[in-house]
Amino acid sequence: MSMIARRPLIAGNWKMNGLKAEARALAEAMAARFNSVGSVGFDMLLCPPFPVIGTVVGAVAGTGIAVGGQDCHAKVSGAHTGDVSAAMLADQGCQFVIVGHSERRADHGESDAQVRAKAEAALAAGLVAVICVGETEAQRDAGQTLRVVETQLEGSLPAGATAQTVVIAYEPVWAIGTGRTPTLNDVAQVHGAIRAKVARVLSAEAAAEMRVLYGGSVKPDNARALLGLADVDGALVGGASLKAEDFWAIGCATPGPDAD
Ligand SMILES: O=C[C@H](O)COP(=O)(O)O
Repeated sequence: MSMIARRPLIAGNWKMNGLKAEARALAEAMAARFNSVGSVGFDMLLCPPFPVIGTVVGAVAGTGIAVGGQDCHAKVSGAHTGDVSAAMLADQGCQFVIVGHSERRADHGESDAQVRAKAEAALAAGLVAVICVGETEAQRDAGQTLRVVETQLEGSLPAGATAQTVVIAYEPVWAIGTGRTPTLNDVAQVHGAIRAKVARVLSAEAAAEMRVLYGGSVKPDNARALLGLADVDGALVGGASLKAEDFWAIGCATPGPDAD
């Protein structure tokens, strides 16, 4: 057994999917699975679209399943039409928020500095920030993966972040929703580099304890191999998190408490 036990986190990013009835049904299906077993060896997080957060919080109440937002604004309140603050998410019962997802970086031009400001807002509101990093296919082909990911981390991690307040998600952009994944060696190399970078930017202690998730085409049939890697502490799941059976199977693929 490893010296530092990082409890796996299986996070579902529903993206822009889920009307109220679907959201309730999916959340209730996950809650029923949690209630049907005595305990599980992983933490589960559901990140639904803003309008159904209340529905999902209600459906999973008392199960231990956590709920998170998919983004937040850097400010607490004010004239920011269409935006949602971290404090509002916390007020709705969220414990987490994803920041810097590549779809936000691409669709909304979010910079590392903005991602850091959002992460700082999350921490100030008492939320855990799930900070996403990852290279595009062109960057990967150019051999820039580690440099890109390290630069994003350096620019996005809030000063004073700890393993209790921040989770990192490594999501190669080209693996998202494509059915393609990096080799296990590549995932292991990037996760190792992320942990080393966190040690340099924050501290060795934070790096040893911080959860680093892998995201990008995680499915029940590849989850066991990915989640079995030493520096992979869970998954950020998109498409497969919309199917209760698949998402549960991914959770059940996490290594047991005695695994290395
Ligand atoms: O946040 C989740 C990721 O973007 C992964 O999405 P995916 O599992 O559909 O590839």
